[in-house]
This record gives sequence, structure tokens and C-alpha cells, in this order.
Amino acid sequence: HSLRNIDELCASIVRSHRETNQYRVEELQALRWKLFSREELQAYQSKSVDEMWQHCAIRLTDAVQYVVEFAKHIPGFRMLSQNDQIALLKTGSMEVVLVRMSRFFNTENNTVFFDGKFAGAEIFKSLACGDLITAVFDFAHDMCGLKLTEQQIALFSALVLINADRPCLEDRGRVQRVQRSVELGLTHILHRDNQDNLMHKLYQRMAVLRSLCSLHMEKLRWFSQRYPLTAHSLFPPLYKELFA
Ligand SMILES: CCS(=O)(=O)c1ccc(CC(=O)Nc2nc(-c3ccccc3)c(C(=O)c3ccccc3CC(C)C)s2)cc1
Repeated sequence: HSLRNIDELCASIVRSHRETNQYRVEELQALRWKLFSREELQAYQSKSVDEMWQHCAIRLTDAVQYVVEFAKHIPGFRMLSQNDQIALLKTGSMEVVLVRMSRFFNTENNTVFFDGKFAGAEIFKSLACGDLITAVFDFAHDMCGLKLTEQQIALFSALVLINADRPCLEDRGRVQRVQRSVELGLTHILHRDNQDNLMHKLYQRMAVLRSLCSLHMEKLRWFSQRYPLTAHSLFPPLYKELFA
């Protein structure tokens, strides 16, 4: 890998990250103090479990669509077989959504961007999965502590997605080669930013992401058993395809 290739790889991943985000950082910084009123909060909290799950699944699926677009523009991702691309998105897209959402977490009042405003954990009460919500908020808070730049987030997101250890890959070797080039890109960016020490912290966060996503899958299984109709006929098809 000549340095030129690595620079080009980083530039295309950063460009793709920027072009596939629903919101720009500046946009959401401006909304940071736009909070839900007590009435709005009560309206969310009085939704039934299945209503709130459906509401969130739709929004989560929106965010996942953008991650699919991001993946398609990662050099080397499109070279992989269709099956391997799906396998990587199945396990990685939620993780990238969590990394992206964490950028907009407001650590001063512990709120996350949801439905156009910033919401505290209590708004998700009717989901009846408090441990998942707490874990997501803790992760977002922790990620903010790393103060990653958009470029670092772009390369980290690509590395989260292109992971040769994922289950049911056809050509693990090929995924490994793409993963190694993205790893080189991330270490290159961190070295340039004089933050080599971040690399091992980011690998630690990848393990937390995996546990968050298995908790999400566990909650989804619990929900689908209790509300089969909602899960099978009212959730977005992409949500079912990727998570169910
Ligand atoms: C991701 C791209 S982005 O431009 O940053 C962006 C784009 C769009 C938004 C707005 C948005 O959809 N926010 C959502 N927030 C949460 C959420 C919820 C609980 C805690 C923390 C955040 C959503 C979820 O549905 C969710 C997310 C993670 C785990 C679990 C769930 C709920 C389960 C039941 C599906 S959707 C925010 C950020």
C-alpha cells in the first residue's frame, strides 16, 4: 500500500460518510437545546409497547438506509459478493447507526436526537427495554468522551462494518484484505492526528457495540414473541431483513 493509496482510501471513506448522513453536525448542534415539552413526553410515554416499538423501528430503519448507502461507497465493499455484503450489513449496520447517533448525544443533559428534538431516556419508557436504552445512552456518553473527529468516525464506521470475523461469510479472505486496508486508513488518520493511543480504545468500543447489538436482537426476539403481528406485518421490511 503506497501512502497515496491510503490517502485516497481515507478520502473516499470520509466523503462517503459525509454524503450519507441524514444530518450534518452543525445542523444538529443548532438543535441541541430543542427539547420535548412535558405534554410531548407524556404522549410518547402513553404509547403502547407495540406502538412505540413500531415508531422507533421506522426511525431506526431510516438511519440504517443511510448506512447501507455508506457501505456501498467504501472502496472494496462493492467488490465483495452480494452475500458477504448482506452478511456484513446484517451484523454491522446497527453498530454504525449507534456510532453515528453518538455524535449528537448531548452529554450536558443526557439527551439523544430523536424525532426532530433531543430526548432523555425517559421518553423511551414504553419500549419496556430499559436496560437496552441505558446501555445505548451509556455508550453514546462514552463515545462523546473520545471526542472523535468526523474523519475518525468515518474510518471507524468503515472498520466496524468491514469485519472479517462476522458469521456466515463466504470469502473471509477477501473481507480480511478490505478490512486490513481500512485498518491502515484508520491508523494513518490517527497517526496524522497524533492520537495513536485511540486505536486500542476504538477496538474496545467495537466489543461494546457487539454486546449492544446482541442486546437489541434479544429485545427484538422478546418483542416479536409478544407482538407477532406488529413485528411481522408492521415493521419496515429492511428492519426485519437485517435484524429479525
Ligand atoms: C444515525 C444517523 S444520524 O444522522 O446521526 C441520526 C439520524 C436520525 C436520528 C433520529 C433517530 O432516529 N433517533 C433514534 N434514536 C433512537 C434511540 C432509542 C433509544 C436510545 C437511544 C436512541 C432510535 C431507536 O429506535 C433505537 C436506537 C438504538 C437502540 C434501540 C432503539 C430502539 C429500538 C426499540 C429499535 S431512533 C438520530 C441520528
